[in-house]
Amino acid sequence: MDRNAAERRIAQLCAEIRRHDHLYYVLDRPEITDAEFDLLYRELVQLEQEHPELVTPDSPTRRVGGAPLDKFEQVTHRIPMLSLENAFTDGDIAEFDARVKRVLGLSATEEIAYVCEPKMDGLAVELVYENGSLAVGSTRGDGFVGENVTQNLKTVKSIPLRLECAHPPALLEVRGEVYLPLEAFQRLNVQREEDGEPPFANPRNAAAGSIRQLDPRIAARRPLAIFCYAPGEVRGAAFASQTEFLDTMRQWGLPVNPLVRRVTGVEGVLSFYREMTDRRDTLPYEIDGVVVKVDSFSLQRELGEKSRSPRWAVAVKFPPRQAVTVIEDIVPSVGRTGVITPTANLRPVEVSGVTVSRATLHNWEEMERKDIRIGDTVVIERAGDVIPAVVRVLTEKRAGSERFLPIPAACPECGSEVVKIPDEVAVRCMGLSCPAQIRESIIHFASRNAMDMEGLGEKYIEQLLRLGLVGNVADLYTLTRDDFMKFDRMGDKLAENLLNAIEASKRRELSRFIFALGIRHVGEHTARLLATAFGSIDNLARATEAELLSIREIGPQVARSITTFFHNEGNRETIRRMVEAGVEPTVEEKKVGGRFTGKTFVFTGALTRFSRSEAQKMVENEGGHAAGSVSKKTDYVVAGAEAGSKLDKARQLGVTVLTEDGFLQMLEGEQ
Ligand SMILES: NC(=O)c1ccc[n+]([C@@H]2O[C@H](COP(=O)([O-])OP(=O)(O)OC[C@H]3O[C@@H](n4cnc5c(N)ncnc54)[C@H](O)[C@@H]3O)[C@@H](O)[C@H]2O)c1
Ligand SMILES: [Zn+2]
Repeated sequence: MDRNAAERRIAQLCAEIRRHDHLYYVLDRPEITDAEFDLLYRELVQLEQEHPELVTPDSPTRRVGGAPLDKFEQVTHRIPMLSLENAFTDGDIAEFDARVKRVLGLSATEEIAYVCEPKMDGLAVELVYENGSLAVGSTRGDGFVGENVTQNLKTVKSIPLRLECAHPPALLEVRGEVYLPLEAFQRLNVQREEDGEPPFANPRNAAAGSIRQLDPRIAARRPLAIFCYAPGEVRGAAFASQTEFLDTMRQWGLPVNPLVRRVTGVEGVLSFYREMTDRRDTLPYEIDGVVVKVDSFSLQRELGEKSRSPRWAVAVKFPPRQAVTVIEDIVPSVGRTGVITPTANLRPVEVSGVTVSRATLHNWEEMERKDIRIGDTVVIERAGDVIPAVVRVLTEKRAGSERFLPIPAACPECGSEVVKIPDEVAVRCMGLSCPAQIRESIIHFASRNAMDMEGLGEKYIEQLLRLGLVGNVADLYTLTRDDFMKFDRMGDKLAENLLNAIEASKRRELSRFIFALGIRHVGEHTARLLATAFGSIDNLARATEAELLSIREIGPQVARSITTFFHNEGNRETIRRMVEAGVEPTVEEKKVGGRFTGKTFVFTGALTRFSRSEAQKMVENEGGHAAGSVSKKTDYVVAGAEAGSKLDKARQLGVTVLTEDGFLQMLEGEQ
């Protein structure tokens, strides 16, 4: 490319990249995927390398992130928070290693010790501890100045307000990544769709959008988590290496990713990278690569920094989980609050090992923005086990027969009027007796996180509706054995089990019952707050908006939704009938804001400090839950001696593993 052409292309790329940086960092609303962004960025880096005289000081390749939002107070970082240089191939990793050795004057045969860490896809923040107490928490911002988000960071349960350390350093600045676990991300988007709000593009945007809210109640409602990975300025303590630093952070009660590993040389890095590539899909959070850091801090200092990134670290990115396929059809489906969501049926395609045949199109606004039509060839992307999304349409593949699916004039299930509510992106069926809404609300009521009627899933609920045996959730409690025996292929034993499951649900915790009712804007977390605050369904039903608003995390929209729900005569009647049928939610006597609220523990191996039932009590007293088996939902595994498969499973899933002492420390810790 000649100089003039290069100059024009560089200017074009700079403008385009700046626009995407703004959408991504400042508005948390990217329009293209990271992979597409990285392509633009790499092209710019390449051109600037070929034409160094054309590099401007304000080029995006010389800068970090985006300007802080001025709705927040600003925080100047004592030491700038830089970005990382990216690597994409094995060759890039070898090149990085060779460069490190060259700068340090080492021979090619000498090996460097590196620390490899999963690259969390979240938001970089800095926590400042003064004499052991959390004083300030901020975002990275443009690297020099970030936003003061202390109030929001304090709602992240795993961030200790005090370090667990007898003699804390005068100053500890620690950097880490705030992230939203995948399951919470998925639930949040489902909720947002039901509430008529635009979904988040990925867990990173969800985490960033939650932390950068003026109202800390919003962050508090989202189960954000953090892994710490780097020091800022430290006074009164010293670390010789990244390994020592991370070990100390763990001891002081700061979460550190248990998958972090110290390795030797390029070979060690490559094998960690391959392992993470394989495990990526089983982790409960999204990672977009691996960060490789020179372990020794003195070597780090020797290597130094460039304007945008340190010379002693590199981010090795994973290939995007994308594939190209065809949208065979787009079907509108009705959710339990009446929201109609367009879903794409895809020609099945494999995306890094998983066959995908459906993608969510979220809502009509999104569909129009991306101009998605039936028959289109599209790029889809999958994150973790979240429902894949359509990234973009390959318009050059259009034949002319593709067609747009308009907003249905009537509900596809009940024919009622469909309304687009102003200020909402959602389209809703307004039918009061819409069978789809009834079906979805019963499925929700019986589901595992709600009343947990084991075995009573979608299939059976559809049959119950088809046979006219239920019309709403209260009817579930009037079902008899004969009713179930009307099903195709139903045996005595199965009918018995289903009846038992329904019976058992009569004694669920109040919070589950409240969540099961499907009140708009009331998710599991809010349901727990309400259960603790009101203690019975009667009290909750009588609560005024003012009383509801006096609960710290409840805002006007949620309060109004609750009073509206209980003012509805039909809803009151349904609850009355359930109570008459013997539904008697139990009241949790969990400590309000207990240390382990919302956390799930699994105890395994031979315990010596306490019995299993004592452990369970301790967890429950602090608002946590003790489970029997390890899953993605497990937050901590407490392992005694000779712990076996559960411990292996925990390691595999990246669940934090504690010793008995570690657990007791956490229990007694001052956080
Ligand atoms: N889609 C878009 O429009 C768009 C726009 C701008 C940027 N981006 C994406 O953002 C990336 C650039 O963002 P960036 O400047 O945050 O750089 P980066 O994400 O490539 O790397 C730096 C960041 O990695 C994070 N990180 C996660 N785990 C870490 C660990 N263990 N140790 C150290 N750091 C860790 C930190 O937040 C750090 O700031 C690009 O790769 C691009 O994909 C996308
Ligand atoms: Zn309908």
